[in-house]
Amino acid sequence: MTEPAVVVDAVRVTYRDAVALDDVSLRVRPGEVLGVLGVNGAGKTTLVETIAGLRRPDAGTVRVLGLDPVAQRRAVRRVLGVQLQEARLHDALTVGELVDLHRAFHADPRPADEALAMVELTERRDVRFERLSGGQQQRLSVALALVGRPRVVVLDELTTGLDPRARRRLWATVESLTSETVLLVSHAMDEVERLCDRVVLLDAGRVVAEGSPAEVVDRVGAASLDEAFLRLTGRAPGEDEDAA
Ligand SMILES: Nc1ncnc2c1ncn2[C@@H]1O[C@H](COP(=O)(O)OP(=O)(O)OP(=O)(O)O)[C@@H](O)[C@H]1O
Repeated sequence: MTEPAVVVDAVRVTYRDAVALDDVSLRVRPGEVLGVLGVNGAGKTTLVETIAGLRRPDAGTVRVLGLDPVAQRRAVRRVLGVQLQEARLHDALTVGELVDLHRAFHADPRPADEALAMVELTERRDVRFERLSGGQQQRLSVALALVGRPRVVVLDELTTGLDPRARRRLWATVESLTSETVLLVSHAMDEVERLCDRVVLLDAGRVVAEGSPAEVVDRVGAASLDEAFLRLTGRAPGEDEDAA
């Protein structure tokens, strides 16, 4: 059997007064697009940050292509591309400078033109980061996540806040990543149904459903993924955990 690209085994992550991940286990197969779903506060960002080595789990094991993201951070950086919500980048640098900076971290990066074309920012190359719109900043963070030709890609809320055209363009970009393994955090069920081979649904830090979108829908006898989400979490997508 092929080795999983990502292994999460019995992972627990706590913040001072909150358990963000409680005994979470999952496997992501090479080349698969895995959707990570859940209401606000369910633990999705904590999960992808832990996979990216940005958080050390209190218990359990994480492996990315067999590597420990905390202990082997440098090696993991070479194979993993991460787009996080509200990425902070150097405001005074231009789009082109930021892309070049990130290309320099990698042995065989994509050409800058290609990275910018993937997110339709070619025309904005000489614009400083602080002058970009929110959606353009987000698209740039996707380009920077992909510039090193990573084998595993983490996309946290890929298209939140983007216009319909930009969303479709980024969907096509994700669809073009055929050999890469992708973890996609999303609240948009149309996006998940279109892009994801499988989903995991987190609720209060635990995995409450796992399978292909169609399997998850069937399992709860729902008519759509939206409805399955509601039934499994008792809340609507985007509704806060605290509001339950
Ligand atoms: N730095 C932090 N310090 C303390 N608690 C935190 C911190 N980050 C997250 N949490 C808590 O951990 C839990 C999981 O948060 P996380 O950001 O992983 O959820 P999420 O599913 O990504 O939410 P969203 O959909 O809003 O992005 C929440 O209860 C949150 O309040």
